[in-house]
Amino acid sequence: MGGIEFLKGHGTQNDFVLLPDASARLELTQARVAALCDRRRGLGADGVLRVVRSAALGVESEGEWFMDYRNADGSIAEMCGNGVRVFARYLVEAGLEQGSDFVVGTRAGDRPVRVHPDRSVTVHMGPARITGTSVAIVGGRELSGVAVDVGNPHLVSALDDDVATLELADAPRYDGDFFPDGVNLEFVNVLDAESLRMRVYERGVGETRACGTGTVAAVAATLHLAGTDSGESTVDVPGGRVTVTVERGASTLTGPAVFVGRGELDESWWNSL
Ligand SMILES: N[C@@H](CCC[C@H](N)C(=O)O)C(=O)O
Repeated sequence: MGGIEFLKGHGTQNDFVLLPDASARLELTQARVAALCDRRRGLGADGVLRVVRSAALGVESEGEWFMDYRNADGSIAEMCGNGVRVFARYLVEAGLEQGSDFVVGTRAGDRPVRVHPDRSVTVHMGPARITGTSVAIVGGRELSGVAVDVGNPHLVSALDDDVATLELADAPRYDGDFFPDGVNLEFVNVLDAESLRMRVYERGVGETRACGTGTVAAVAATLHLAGTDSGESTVDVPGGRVTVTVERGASTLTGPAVFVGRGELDESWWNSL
């Protein structure tokens, strides 16, 4: 039985299937991604990270390797902050990058990364741009929020009541005119000037235990609400803790990258999809 190599990993429990595919040979359809990410009929994950050479996709990037990210429903997204940490650690451990500092290509642009000796990873996430205000409707409640573009779209609502009590089983609603391509929704408690607590409802996935771009958006939005555009904060999410810095035109995200295992997909299953 020949198979297709995969690895399973996570960043603060935002979990991914990695598919090494240097020469872009895999036909990664929406149906295959959705099946892989399904927690009953597949491996289960919040998203897929295809590891492909930038040149093989004809992408212009300073990075030799491109993170081809897909959401669990098979949709394509521009960027994944937790995924890029796992991706970077994979490149180092697979011997595909020699040093600890290099660049990863993404649909949101190049992202410089540093893989630390303790295997945590810092990612330069680019600018976190405040793009306006909008509302999310959660369980009939209208929550105003700050819209932030971190390469992908976010709406951050800062709440006085504990985000742990929010009912996120049903998809929250949002303004489709403001976010024609959908949006990731973050719900935040500001604990103090340097720490936040967050839950997230991701576009193309549902509630996840962490979202890296979402934590950057959350810090940028809460700084904005406090009347500034620079600062550093820890963000506690259900899956763990990350550290975010934001300044004008730049941001960083630091957090863990964990591997769980590896194996081979059954080729007949793959071909049946
Ligand atoms: N979990 C990711 C974000 C993944 C993409 C997102 N769902 C979207 O559609 O924009 C992260 O860690 O940033």
